[in-house]
Amino acid sequence: MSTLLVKNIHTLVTLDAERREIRNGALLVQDNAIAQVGTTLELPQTADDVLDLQGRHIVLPGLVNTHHHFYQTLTRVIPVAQNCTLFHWLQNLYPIWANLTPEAIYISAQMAAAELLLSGCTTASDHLYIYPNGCTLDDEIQAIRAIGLRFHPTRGSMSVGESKGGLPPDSVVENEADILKDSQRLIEQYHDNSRYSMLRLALAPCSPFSVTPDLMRESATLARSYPSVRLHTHLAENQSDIDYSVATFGMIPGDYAESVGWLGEDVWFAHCVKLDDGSIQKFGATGTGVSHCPGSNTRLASGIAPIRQMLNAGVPVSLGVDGSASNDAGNMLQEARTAFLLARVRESNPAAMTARDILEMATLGGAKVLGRDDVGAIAVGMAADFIAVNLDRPQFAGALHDPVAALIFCQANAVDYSFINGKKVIDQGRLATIELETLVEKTNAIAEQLMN
Ligand SMILES: Nc1nc2[nH]c(O)nc2c(=O)[nH]1
Repeated sequence: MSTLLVKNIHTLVTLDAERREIRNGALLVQDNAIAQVGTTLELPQTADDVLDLQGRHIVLPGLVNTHHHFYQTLTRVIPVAQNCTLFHWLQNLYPIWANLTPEAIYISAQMAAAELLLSGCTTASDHLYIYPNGCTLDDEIQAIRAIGLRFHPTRGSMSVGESKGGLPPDSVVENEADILKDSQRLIEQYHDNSRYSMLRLALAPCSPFSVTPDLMRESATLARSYPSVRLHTHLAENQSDIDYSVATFGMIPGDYAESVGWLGEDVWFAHCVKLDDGSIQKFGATGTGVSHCPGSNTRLASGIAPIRQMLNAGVPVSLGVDGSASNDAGNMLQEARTAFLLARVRESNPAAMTARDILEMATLGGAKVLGRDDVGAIAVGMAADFIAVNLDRPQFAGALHDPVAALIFCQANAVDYSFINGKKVIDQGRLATIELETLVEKTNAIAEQLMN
C-alpha cells in the first residue's frame, strides 16, 4: 500500500454530497482511492509522498469529457471545412479521414488526450467511427493506456453510404455483421466493469444518417447483454439532422431514438441542440443522458442546446469538447466556460447558469452520464482523480475572494497538477507520462501527410 498526502490546499472543492468547499484543505490517497478528506490540521501530517501546495492552489475533482473524436485532432481548421454547417463539413472531411492509418489513430489519440489532461480532464470518452486502412479501436486503446487517462472508448460505426441514402461515401462504411462482431470482440477483450476501472467500452453507431435502425437495435441488444456497456451516438445536432430524420424515418430524432430502444440510463447522446420539449421530458423521465458540446455547436452554427430546460427536466447533462475538426480545441476548462456563457445567452438570464452549476456538470454530470459512481467528487472511497490550479496565475488576480467561481469566470485554461487513479499525470503544468514535444512533431507530420 502507498499513501499520498496533498496538504495546504487553498480551497478544496469536494463536490461531495454536502458540496463542501474546504479552506486550507488536505486529502489523503491510499493507492488509487481517496482515504481521507478534511483540513490540513485534521489529516495525518506524513505519508509516503507529500505534495505541499503552500496555500496557493484550488483543488477539485478531475473533469469528465463525454464526447470527442480524437482522430480529428489531425484535421483542425481544414480550409474547405472552416465555414460549413454539419453535413457539408462532414462531406468535405470524410475523404481526408479515409486516409487515416493505425499510426495516425495512435498519435492523434495521444495528442488529444494530452490536450485534455493539460486542461484538467481525467476521464474521457472517445467516438471512433471510421476504420479505413486497417485502423482499429485497439490503436487508440493502446495509445491512451500509455498516457494514463481514464478511458471510455466507444466502438463507433457507419454502415449506410451515399448509394443507400446516407451521408458518408460508400468507401468508408462497414458491413453491419462485421461491426457487431468487432464490437463483441472489443467488449470481451477490454471492457472492465470493476470499481476504479480505467477502461469501459460503449457501442456507438455514428448517427441516424449513417447507420440503419437495425444496427441501432442490434447494438443495443449486444451492449445490454454485458454489464455496464453503454450506448452512444449523435442526435438532433442541427436542423438538417432533424429534416433527415423526418424525411427518412418519418420521426423527429427523440421519437426515432425511442423507436429503436435507445432511451434509458445506459444511453447518452451528443449535441441534442434541437431536442424538442417532448423529448426533453422523455429523456428526463428515462434518465437518458446528453453530452453538451457548446464549442462545436457554435463553430458549426448548429445552435445553442437547451441545457437549462434539460437540467430542469432531470436530464443528466455532461460536457463534451467534440472532435477537434469542429471545435477546434480540446480544452475542458474552456469548454466549461463556453457552456456557462452560452446558457446565459440562450436564456437571456445571467442567473440561468452559475459557475458552480457548470463545474458540477463537468465533474459529477460527466460521471453520471458515463455510469460511474467512483469519479466526479473528492470523497472517501472515490477514485483518486483530482486536479490543482495555481491561484497565482495572472487571470486570478483580484478574484481570490471566490476562487471556485474564478475558475470559470476568469478563463482558467490549464492545470498545474493532475492525478488519475492516484498517479501523477501533470506535474507543475507539464505532462508527466509521455514526451510532449515529440508528440506534437509526430502529430504535425501525420497531419501534413493526410492533407497531401
Ligand atoms: N460534430 C460532429 N457531428 C457528427 N455527426 C456525425 O455523423 N459525425 C460527426 C462528427 O464527427 N462531429
